[in-house]
Amino acid sequence: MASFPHYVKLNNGARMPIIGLGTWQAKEGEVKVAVESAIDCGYRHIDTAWAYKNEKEIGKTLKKVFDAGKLKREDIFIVSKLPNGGHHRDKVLHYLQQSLDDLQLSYVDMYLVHSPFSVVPLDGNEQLPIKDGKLVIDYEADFLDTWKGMEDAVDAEMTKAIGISNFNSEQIKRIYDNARIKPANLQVECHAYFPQIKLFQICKELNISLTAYGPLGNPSLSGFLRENFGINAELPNLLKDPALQDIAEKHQKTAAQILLRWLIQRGIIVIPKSSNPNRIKQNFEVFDFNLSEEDVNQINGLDRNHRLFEYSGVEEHPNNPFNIPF
Ligand SMILES: NC(=O)C1=CN([C@@H]2O[C@H](COP(=O)(O)OP(=O)(O)OC[C@H]3O[C@@H](n4cnc5c(N)ncnc54)[C@H](OP(=O)(O)O)[C@@H]3O)[C@@H](O)[C@H]2O)C=CC1
Ligand SMILES: O=C1CO[C@H](CO)[C@@H](O)[C@@H]1O
Repeated sequence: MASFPHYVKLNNGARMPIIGLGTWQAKEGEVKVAVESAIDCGYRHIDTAWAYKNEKEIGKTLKKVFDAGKLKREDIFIVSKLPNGGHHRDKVLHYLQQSLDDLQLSYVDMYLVHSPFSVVPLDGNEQLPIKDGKLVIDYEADFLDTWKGMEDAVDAEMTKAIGISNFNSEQIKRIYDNARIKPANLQVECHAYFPQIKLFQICKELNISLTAYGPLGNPSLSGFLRENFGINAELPNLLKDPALQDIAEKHQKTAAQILLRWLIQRGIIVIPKSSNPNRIKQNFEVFDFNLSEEDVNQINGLDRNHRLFEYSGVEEHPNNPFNIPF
């Protein structure tokens, strides 16, 4: 089998490992184990965010790994994200510095604007603050101003590259057309039920790499939405899709591995989250087999144009990215 690239080349010349460890919902105490296990089995990319409240634990773990001489800083690609309350030029360096302090790093490899939803946090913390049943929107913010702050962060050598997350095609173009430093990466929901064909095509034309979040369709999402937002969404379980089970059986792989392989074969970066060392290892074992054209076509056929992630209150936001198809 021909060797398969383990990275995607970015518009700043850097190589972004095509598989990273997702860390949203990784609980305190579990994050350390997850990061250590991931590094031991070959992951060289960690996805985190100011909002995930786990950067301190990741920082401690990385320091241990570096101090033990297992890896050097330049061997690993770290992604963090600007919180939704940070949508002003002068706030970007402030939040990035907090992430860097917590991560015990002098730079990250990629810093993303977490979403176009500018908000005014109520206690300084929430990503989506709700007051009187409504999202507390920061109407003063303009994401072009935020982007200038992102460019400042590159100039200050606090990040090697900058990108965006949860932006739609029109918002991406608005950034792109006005940017001094073009976005290097877009992170959006992407999996077999929501394959982002058109958005990915636009990204390719603009030389923006794409990272898939929720690449496994996050089987724990229904529970999260119910507990945190009272949203009763009966979400389909992608990992249990019978067509995937059949392909998995044929290759002696799991449905998760098939989903990840299908994405990376398209040239899409994946960041599956797991806190379980066996599943972390399993999710990385996707370089030793190939999906045939027939398999790929079958998985392409699962497209339901179904976004699984819902963001409470954002329908009212002037920058709601989800009110157009892509
Ligand atoms: N930019 C953004 O707005 C967003 C970014 N993200 C990023 O993307 C990452 C991935 O997305 P996420 O929402 O976590 O969803 P994923 O699709 O990665 O699914 C994670 C869930 O799948 C389970 N799981 C992991 N591996 C397997 C496996 N091999 N077999 C069965 N179950 C498995 C995990 O449980 P367990 O831990 O028990 O293994 C967890 O419940 C996030 O962690 C975060 O870093 C996510 C959402 C939004
Ligand atoms: O990265 C993220 C993980 O999912 C969360 C809940 O839907 C989001 O708030 C956040 O954007």
